[in-house]
Amino acid sequence: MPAIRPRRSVLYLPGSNARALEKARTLDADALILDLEDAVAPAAKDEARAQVIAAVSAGGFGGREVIVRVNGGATPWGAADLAAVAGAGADAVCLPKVERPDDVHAAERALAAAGAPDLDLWCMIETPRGVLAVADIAAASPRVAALVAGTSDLVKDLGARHTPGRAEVLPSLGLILLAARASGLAALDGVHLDLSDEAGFEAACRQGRDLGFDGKTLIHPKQLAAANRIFAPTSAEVEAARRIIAAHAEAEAEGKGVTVVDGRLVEALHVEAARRTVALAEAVAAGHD
Ligand SMILES: CC(C)(COP(=O)(O)OP(=O)(O)OC[C@H]1O[C@@H](n2cnc3c(N)ncnc32)[C@H](O)[C@@H]1OP(=O)(O)O)[C@@H](O)C(=O)NCCC(=O)NCCSC(=O)C[C@H](O)C(=O)O
Ligand SMILES: [Mg+2]
Repeated sequence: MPAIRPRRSVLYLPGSNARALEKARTLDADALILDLEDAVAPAAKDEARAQVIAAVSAGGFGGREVIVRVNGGATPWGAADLAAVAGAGADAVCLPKVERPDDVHAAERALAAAGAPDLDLWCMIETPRGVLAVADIAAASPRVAALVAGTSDLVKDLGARHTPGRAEVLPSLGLILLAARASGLAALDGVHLDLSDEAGFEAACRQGRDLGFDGKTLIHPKQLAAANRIFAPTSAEVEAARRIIAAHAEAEAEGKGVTVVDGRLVEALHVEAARRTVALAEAVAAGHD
């Protein structure tokens, strides 16, 4: 099994906010998305880019994954963002509003020209066209490592309303998840905008976890603890996973392919899931620093 990287909590921060960039080095986030796109006003784009590149180059983020969200290729800033991020030492580049495989290929060409042909790409799926092309986007390149649901842009483009059960985005979330899994990618759920709504935020985290997402994108440090808790395996799940692995190994030694653990049928597929649970718990326990 390939090494598991926890992505329970993926915190956005505006690239123009020096205090947030500094604070991010100490926060309990599995990954950080340093944003040059929608969180940065047009007049602040160049300064934010310089600040983000300096912060990434300086390091100090420990085991947290560091991703830079660039502006789209059709904007006045996209090309300069990609050229700058290529040499900075980020773990990945996040491409906003990806709508077709060509968007991925164009970013790959720009990064290769800037000397970073191997940099991972996280693709945001946040437009109706992007959702309808998501399987092709996921498979567009081995550099694509994650799909990120952009539910705010999606709700806007759909002409929908944010509702507590998120019925308005569930079809899109399902397609994003299917495409991610079909291509072996990470899948990250969208943000919860209401910072005062803790119960609604936790319900959205649980829904995303139950659907199969690896984690949730976040907008404020106060959302980290719940996301880390809800997207991590519980201790009961880890104990059950260890029992499944041990019982199945014992059954196999006796020449059997199936066994029963805690009253439930256990086959090889359950062992695979159990190994993943244990590996994720161990990766989480290893921490960020
Ligand atoms: C929403 C905020 C503007 C609120 O900021 P603020 O009023 O400063 O919050 P607080 O005073 O409560 O902050 C307390 C301390 O925490 C630090 N802080 C706040 N937010 C962050 C953060 N995101 N990362 C790191 N640190 C953060 C403050 O500096 C305070 O620190 P201290 O001085 O020690 O007290 C703000 O939270 C914010 O800007 N959030 C991120 C917004 C953002 O990045 N938006 C873009 C991404 S979301 C998106 O685009 C969705 C997607 O594309 C889609 O379409 O769905
Ligand atoms: Mg967006």
